Amino acid sequence: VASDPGDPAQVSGLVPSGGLPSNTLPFPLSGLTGCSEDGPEEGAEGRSTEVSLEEALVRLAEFLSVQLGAEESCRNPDLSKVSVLGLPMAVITSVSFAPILISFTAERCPPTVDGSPPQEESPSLSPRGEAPGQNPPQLEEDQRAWQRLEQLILGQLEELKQQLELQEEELGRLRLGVGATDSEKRVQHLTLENEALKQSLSLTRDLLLHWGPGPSTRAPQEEAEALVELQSRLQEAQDTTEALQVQLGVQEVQLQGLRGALRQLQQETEQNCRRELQQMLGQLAGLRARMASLRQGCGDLRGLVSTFTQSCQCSLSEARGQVRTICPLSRTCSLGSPPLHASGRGRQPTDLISIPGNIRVLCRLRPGTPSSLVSLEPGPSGTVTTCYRGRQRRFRLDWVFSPEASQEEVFRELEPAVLSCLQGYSVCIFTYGQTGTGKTYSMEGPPEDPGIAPRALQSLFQEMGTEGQHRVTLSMVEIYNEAVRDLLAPGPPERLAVRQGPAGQGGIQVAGLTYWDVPDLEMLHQMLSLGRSNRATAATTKKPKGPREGSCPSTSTPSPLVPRPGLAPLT
Ligand SMILES: Nc1ncnc2c1ncn2[C@@H]1O[C@H](COP(=O)(O)OP(=O)(O)OP(=O)(O)O)[C@@H](O)[C@H]1O
Repeated sequence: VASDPGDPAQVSGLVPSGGLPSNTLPFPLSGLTGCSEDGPEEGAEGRSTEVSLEEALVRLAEFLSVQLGAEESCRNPDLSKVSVLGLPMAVITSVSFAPILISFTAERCPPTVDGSPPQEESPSLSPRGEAPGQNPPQLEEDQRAWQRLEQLILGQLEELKQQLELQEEELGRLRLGVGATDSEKRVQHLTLENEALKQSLSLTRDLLLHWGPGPSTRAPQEEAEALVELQSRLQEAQDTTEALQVQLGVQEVQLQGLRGALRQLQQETEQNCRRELQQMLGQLAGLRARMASLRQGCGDLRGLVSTFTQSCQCSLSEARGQVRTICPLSRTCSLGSPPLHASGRGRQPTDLISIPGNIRVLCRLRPGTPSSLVSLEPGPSGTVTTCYRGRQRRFRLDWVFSPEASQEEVFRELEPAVLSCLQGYSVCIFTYGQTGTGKTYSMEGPPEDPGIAPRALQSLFQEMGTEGQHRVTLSMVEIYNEAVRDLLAPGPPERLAVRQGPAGQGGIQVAGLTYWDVPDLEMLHQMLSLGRSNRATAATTKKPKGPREGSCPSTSTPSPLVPRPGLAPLT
């Protein structure tokens, strides 16, 4: 079969610039290429197909490309750049294609002068394709070529062994364990490499079988020896290949084991993660329930605090009411105040002074007042209801006495305030009401049933005792027709001016008012009687009387206790 050097698409990557010799291949290529019908055939059916060497190589490249899935590389068979499944093809080319190329390039003849290939003198790569007229030197050259081919194949088998050893080392490293994902990728990579090596090995073996020496034209003795040697080498190569295949099988088993270990590791890791996740979810649910319980407890606690606060306020109000019932004058004193005496002594003046707006209003009806006009609810925080011209008005006061209340009962409620002056407080007690309602009766009273003022003086002197730690001064004024008159003045009563005192010295001052030192209670009563006699309403025709012998005005200037206009009794 003649070669087809005119088809550059078929041989451009393989044929040297000078073209290839027209070699023939006497063995059938159908088993190798699977496409023997594509090439030109001659002879009867069933004979071995003779194909040009170039075309055989091209078909071989096509076959390999088809087998390895690289169609484009087959059409342009630059074998050094063929790739299989994205992997480098260096291993395959070094095993299967390199011997063919080297064999051709080594044995091709130089081109003739006219560029045509020297067909009759070109060496043949196939001893079996030798024509009957071939000369011995050409056979020797063929033998040498085959020997080099075998050496190359054996060398590449050694390389294959080295590759397998490298893979074993890689597997060893994988067994030591790296990350599951990296190991798995590496296993896949090695699996693909093993597949490629298998294919390369199979191709090499096929090449060795098909390209092996055919019927020798040498001497039978030499031919037999060469054949034996070649068969021995071939057997050795097959043994090596089988050993490598066994190793590959072992490695595959190991790979399977590693994959199983990886899967088991992944499953265990996944199960552990799921178990931990379940535990965390359980803990989270517990925490949520705990938080809900705490929130509910917090709400309950707030309700309890609110209820307790309201209960405390109710209890406090009730206690204050009870304190008012027991101690009317200290209705707003603190619960921690000392107990009060029945007579009022022992009460703390601060309890009264600390009362905000410490003005207390007490009421006693004159006996005989018609109930149709005024009705009472006596007691602390009692009420007085008036009815005038069909209109009722209700007043709540600090204390309401019934008309039958005695002078003693009234003074008992006022005594703490009176005694508070011994602590340095200013106290003023006055009565207010219509004419004939009992103001004078309540404040002074008859001698057999004295009112507030005599009882207050008596209580004060009794409280002071005889230790001389206190000083009592007396002044007495009358406000009549909007004029302030000094009832105890040594001379005729003069109209006095009422002024606002300096800051820090009390409230209102009565300039020129006479103050008398009163050593005892008896003198005090005599002075009061004198002042009473000087009142305009009572002694308009009388001459003002001076103080009796033994008493003297202390000073015309205010004493340290003055100005305290509220101290002067106003009746
Ligand atoms: N609680 C009382 N118990 C008995 N008698 C009383 C009582 N209150 C007032 N009286 C009598 O009523 C009369 C008038 O009282 P009183 O003079 O004190 O009134 P007054 O308000 O001072 O009058 P005025 O403003 O005119 O001075 C007196 O005779 C007094 O004895």
